[in-house]
Amino acid sequence: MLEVTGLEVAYGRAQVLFGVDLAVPAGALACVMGRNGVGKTTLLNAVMGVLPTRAGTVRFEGRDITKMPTHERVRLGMGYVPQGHETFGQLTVAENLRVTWEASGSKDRSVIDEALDVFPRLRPLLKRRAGFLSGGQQQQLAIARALVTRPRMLILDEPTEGIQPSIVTEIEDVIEHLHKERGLAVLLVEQYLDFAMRLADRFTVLDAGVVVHEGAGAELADEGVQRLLAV
Ligand SMILES: Nc1ncnc2c1ncn2[C@@H]1O[C@H](COP(=O)(O)OP(=O)(O)OP(=O)(O)O)[C@@H](O)[C@H]1O
Repeated sequence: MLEVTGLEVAYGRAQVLFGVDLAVPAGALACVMGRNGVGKTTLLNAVMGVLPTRAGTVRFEGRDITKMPTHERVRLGMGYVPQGHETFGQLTVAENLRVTWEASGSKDRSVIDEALDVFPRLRPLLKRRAGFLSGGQQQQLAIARALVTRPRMLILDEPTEGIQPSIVTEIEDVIEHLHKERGLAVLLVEQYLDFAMRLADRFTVLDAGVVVHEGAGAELADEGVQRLLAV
């Protein structure tokens, strides 16, 4: 479904990704792992077209999208939840969802209700400004917002980072539900090894912008792989 080949990305003269290959088959959950600063966020931003690539290709469902702007990738079915649970802080929860729905060009308003069905805890908060929500609630809103565009693939950058433990479990359960029950393909950057071990079909370990290991989810239990991830 998603195929990244030979990806090179740089910030000015500082190259960060070097020939990265990554594949996420339809319906799979793939996890990108690695220590801080190895290039995980850069990889997701390049996959979504937030950052330009210096070389390499990104294909989605067979189509070359390497030069496609981000909003068109979203319309193709790629939903992105960037790092840091960003929402429109001055807008209410309802407005956050509506603005995304309007921007998606969808005529079907029921997608907003469907997204709220996934996160029922957001319903009583619909009139609250997003900036006043807790970190966990903002992350739930950020994921709900991505769902409003009815993605076939969800791309999440450390969705449980800095979030209170009670909501971490809820967010993990939602990702599991979207993947297993709804069949969404998922590309996830995740630091929590046990969550990745429980859910990932496959994983890719980055180190200094290079893929140093990839394999089936079960291999994440290997000591050798865990050593690559230790700080
Ligand atoms: N806007 C930027 N300009 C210049 N360098 C950047 C920029 N963003 C990131 N970098 C550098 O690129 C490298 C990779 O950063 P990136 O955020 O992709 O790593 P990461 O693996 O996601 O790290 P973390 O787990 O801390 O989020 C780092 O050395 C970082 O300092």
